[in-house]
Amino acid sequence: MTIEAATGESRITALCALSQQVRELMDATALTDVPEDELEAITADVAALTARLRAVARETPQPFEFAPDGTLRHLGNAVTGAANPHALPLVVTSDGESVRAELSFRPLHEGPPGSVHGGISAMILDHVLGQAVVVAGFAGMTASLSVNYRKPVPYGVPLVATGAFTRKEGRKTWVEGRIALTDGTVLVEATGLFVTPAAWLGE
Ligand SMILES: CCCCCCCCCCCC(=O)SCCNC(=O)CCNC(=O)[C@H](O)C(C)(C)COP(=O)(O)OP(=O)(O)OC[C@H]1O[C@@H](n2cnc3c(N)ncnc32)[C@H](O)[C@@H]1OP(=O)(O)O
Repeated sequence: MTIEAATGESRITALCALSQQVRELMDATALTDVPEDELEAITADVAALTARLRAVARETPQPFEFAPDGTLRHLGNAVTGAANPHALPLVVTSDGESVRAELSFRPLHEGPPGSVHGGISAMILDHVLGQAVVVAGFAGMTASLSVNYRKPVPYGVPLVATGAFTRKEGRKTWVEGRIALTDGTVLVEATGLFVTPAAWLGE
């Protein structure tokens, strides 16, 4: 494959479609009950596909870049990246003051039996809070994230994650957020401190 063939929006669309198919493969793997000989055959097939993908590969995921419509995107992001099979992918929207994302976890995300792993919930809130920092007009790395688990988070259920700016002091920005049922019942709450590295400010 040439470098030219590895660029372009139609290729991005194809990469996102592959990523979605891989998510479905992961979901199916987590839930399958097919017999052992079938598992072995599928493992060989998947190994062959993995080798085909590695035939031409980078060392880092899809980068931050401007989409054709001028918006900034990060298709390789572990939470929001449509080209990253690890991502839900989460779609975060903003009204200019706070951020919001509708999401639904999957059995693949199980931690305690029947509910979502607490680290997965924290990862989602880390990202949502980070975007709340951006919407407030700032930027930073998570310095600390405090998570309060109020109720078990179910999978297969529509949920809403929200985040909003609370205060700023120098390079430090505090934000808060939550994951809730659609009726407003809070499942997980978080507060985060994001620090803008001095280097980002040219200091
Ligand atoms: C498509 C677009 C979407 C874009 C949307 C993208 C959203 C992405 C969201 C995901 C965010 C992540 O996961 S980020 C990845 C996880 N986080 C990281 O990897 C961060 C690793 N840590 C670091 O790089 C660093 O420690 C920093 C940047 C956090 C801070 O380093 P620094 O800048 O050198 O900090 P320093 O000068 O010492 O301190 C500055 C001030 O912050 C305070 N401070 C510093 N660290 C801490 C701390 N852990 N806890 C409390 N306070 C702290 C200090 O006391 C000080 O306060 P004072 O004395 O001034 O009062």
